[in-house]
Amino acid sequence: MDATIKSIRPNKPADRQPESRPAELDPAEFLAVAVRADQPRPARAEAEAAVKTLLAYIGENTEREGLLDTPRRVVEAFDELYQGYHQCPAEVLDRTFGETAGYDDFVLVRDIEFTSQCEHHMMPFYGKAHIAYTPVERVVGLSKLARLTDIFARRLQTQEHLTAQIAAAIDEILKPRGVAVLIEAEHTCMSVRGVAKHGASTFTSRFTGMFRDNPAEQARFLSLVRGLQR
Ligand SMILES: Nc1nc2c(ncn2[C@@H]2O[C@H](COP(=O)(O)OP(=O)(O)OP(=O)(O)O)[C@@H](O)[C@H]2O)c(=O)[nH]1
Ligand SMILES: [Zn+2]
Repeated sequence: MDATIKSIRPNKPADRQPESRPAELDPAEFLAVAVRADQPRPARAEAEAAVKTLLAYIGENTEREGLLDTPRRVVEAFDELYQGYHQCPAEVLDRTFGETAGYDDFVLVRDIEFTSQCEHHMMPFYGKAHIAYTPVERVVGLSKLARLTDIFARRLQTQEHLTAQIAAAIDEILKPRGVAVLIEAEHTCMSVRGVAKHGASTFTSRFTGMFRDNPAEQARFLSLVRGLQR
């Protein structure tokens, strides 16, 4: 091999770290409600007082008329944005249908819009999830894949974790021949603060079963997601 080319390679194969595998997910995380049972939940009034503290921290007059109801509104907004902690992924995928006339290809639901909150900054990241699975005998209602996405999205997340949890839940509960999840998102912690790069997209994917083992199936999934859109 040409010495110049060799020298600009970042790592010779032998120097690379072993291929990193995602840490095993705890089934308690992707199958159940996620409210911490071992941690007392502060009262609503305490949460509102904390919002008032933040308002004072940014330099606001917390007693001015426009802000009087803000702590209540913020806590209500939190209830909405983080409702996924109280929802159970296993229940959503519980109901399946057996009359599929021998359907044996994958089912793909594309362009599932979601908004989640990044666990580092508690700022929104939003985008689309594309989910495919290959059923064994029984199929799940299509809307349930979107509901599952929302349950995990309405918790504090990283995009990687969100992707892995959706795939793991479908895998564990439906036991399909394979699952493919691709998520594309924009992170406001990266667009409106910090490095301030508007329009940068992040893509994450997770493949299990036949999608992981068969590159042709993976490619077909990706071409359906990419090829037919936009
Ligand atoms: N891998 C990953 N990183 C994320 C996600 N959401 C936000 N981040 C990143 O988390 C990192 C946190 O980095 P820190 O250096 O601890 O925090 P920071 O000083 O606020 O970083 P900057 O955003 O670079 O200003 C940032 O690089 C974010 O872009 C995500 O879903 N996945
Ligand atoms: Zn962030």
